[in-house]
Amino acid sequence: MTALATRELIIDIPGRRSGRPLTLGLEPGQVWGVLGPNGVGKSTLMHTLAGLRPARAGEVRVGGQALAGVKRKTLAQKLGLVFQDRLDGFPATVLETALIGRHPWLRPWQMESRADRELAEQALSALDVIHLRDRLVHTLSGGERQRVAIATLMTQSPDIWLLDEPTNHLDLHHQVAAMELLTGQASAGRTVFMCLHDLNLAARWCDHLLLLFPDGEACWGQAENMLVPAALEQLYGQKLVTVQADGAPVFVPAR
Ligand SMILES: Nc1ncnc2c1ncn2[C@@H]1O[C@H](COP(=O)(O)OP(=O)(O)OP(=O)(O)O)[C@@H](O)[C@H]1O
Repeated sequence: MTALATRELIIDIPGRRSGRPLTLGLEPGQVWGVLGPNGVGKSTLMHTLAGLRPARAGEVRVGGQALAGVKRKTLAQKLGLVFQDRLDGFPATVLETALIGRHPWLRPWQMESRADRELAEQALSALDVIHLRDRLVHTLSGGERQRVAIATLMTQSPDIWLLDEPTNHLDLHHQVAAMELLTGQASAGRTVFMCLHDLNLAARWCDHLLLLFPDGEACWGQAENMLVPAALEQLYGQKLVTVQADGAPVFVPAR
């Protein structure tokens, strides 16, 4: 069954009169990348899909059910979101933070079990932050915090993974590790939908792309059909040089 679907969705961008209605079907096993310039509405779309912001028009459906009718706890079992910005001001350790991912699965006042802790520890190991488990999150570096946020989503273990710039702050090795982890999750049947600023990570790891243009236009489909240099140049207002390397197109900004 389609994991997440939108029907004639128009996101609510302040000051923008309208936009191309989005009718998308995100299937289990797919890895979607959302590309577009600053301010085009990528985060707004993520928040709308997660039910955190109302749409201006249209509908979002999760597992065939209208998002508006899904209870918050049920929704948090099905869908998780890594935000672009987090305050992380709450004095919690890395392990405590990852364990927040188990909250949708617990009854009120129920303590996390040993199995919950094991899930959190496995996720922290997968994101290479297990050695930081007892550190306060707000003392971590930006990249370490980003990896903890992805580990928290992994601990939550929803079927639908929404990630707003998951490679933010990550060094090259951890960018690749994060993309491998996300595509691995998709191979295991999850649906991954993420905003990316790095065209080359998208070209390498995403099988579907959604391009959001500044005038409200949009196009989407299989990645190979979307990675058209002229369309990408229009998307970013930037001339590109395209080369093939290691089996994927590589886009370099022209000077
Ligand atoms: N609360 C708000 N009040 C007013 N304008 C807002 C608000 N939230 C978002 N916007 C505006 O909506 C537009 C879309 O913002 P959004 O954060 O979705 O863009 P984005 O594509 O994720 O950008 P970036 O690549 O910079 O992260 C921007 O012009 C932004 O200024």
